[in-house]
Amino acid sequence: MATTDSTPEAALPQNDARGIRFEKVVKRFGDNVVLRELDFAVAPGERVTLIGPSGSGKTTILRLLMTLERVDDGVIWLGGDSLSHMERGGRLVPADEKHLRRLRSEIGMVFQQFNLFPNMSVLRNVTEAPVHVLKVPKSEAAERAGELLEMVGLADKADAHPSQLSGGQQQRVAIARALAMRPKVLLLDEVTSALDPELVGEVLDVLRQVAETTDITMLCVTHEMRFARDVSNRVLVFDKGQIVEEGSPEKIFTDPDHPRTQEFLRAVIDQ
Ligand SMILES: Nc1ncnc2c1ncn2[C@@H]1O[C@H](COP(=O)(O)OP(=O)(O)OP(=O)(O)O)[C@@H](O)[C@H]1O
Repeated sequence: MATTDSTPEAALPQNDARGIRFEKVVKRFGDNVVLRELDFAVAPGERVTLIGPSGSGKTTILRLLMTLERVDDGVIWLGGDSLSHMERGGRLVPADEKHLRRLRSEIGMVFQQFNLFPNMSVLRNVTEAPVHVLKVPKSEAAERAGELLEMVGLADKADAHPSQLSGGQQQRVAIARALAMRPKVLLLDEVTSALDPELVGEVLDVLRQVAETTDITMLCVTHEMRFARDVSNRVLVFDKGQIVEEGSPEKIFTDPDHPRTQEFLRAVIDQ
């Protein structure tokens, strides 16, 4: 499951990137068992798309990584750190809030609904967390935000407010905002679903650029097959809280083995 030396990822600096590993993860909501002893791993710098029918547990995986939900059983690893336990005095003890906050700070997330601060300028949306959470000096945060806005093609909108931007532009600001925290892992939850079809391409272009120019590990839940094809190097197909098939985007889209994958892809193409 790890990338091999022949993959493009091997050429990227790996020391800063973080892998992800789910080990026999169980998540229930009441009687509803959403994840059933789920095992999977994402190598540092890998870009993986999760696809599968509605309710198969994809968003729950991202929420568990953000520690917005806790596992009922099993362990989630971010690099060598567990989201459930930490070491103290040579013993494993339950993770405390400080441990989780540190791990959470390594993960950026972009949501379907942008979630920008409506009363702040685009520039402040991008600098707010670095200044107040990471305590980066304002001038340094503004300089970095300028570079990121340039990268997402919105340098000229720094003083605009979110309501003055298109959905695609708002989502590009949300990506710049997530990157401003220098995450080692970027989680993307249906980031193009709220966009008019003509605006999807500009967001995908930015994400492709992030994938090509950084070693950030990316985990993406999407119904947008172009993301899977253009940005990710591996696709995991979920059904009822388990992985039914995995492979390269090319393999999954042209020659899927599992009947549930074939069914899901037919349904998406018919939409
Ligand atoms: N906070 C919650 N409380 C109760 N049930 C929940 C909660 N969050 C998710 N679920 C249930 O868990 C299951 C998996 O949901 P999840 O959102 O992870 O699926 P998904 O694959 O991301 O679906 P979609 O593609 O529709 O977003 C669903 O049955 C959902 O109703």
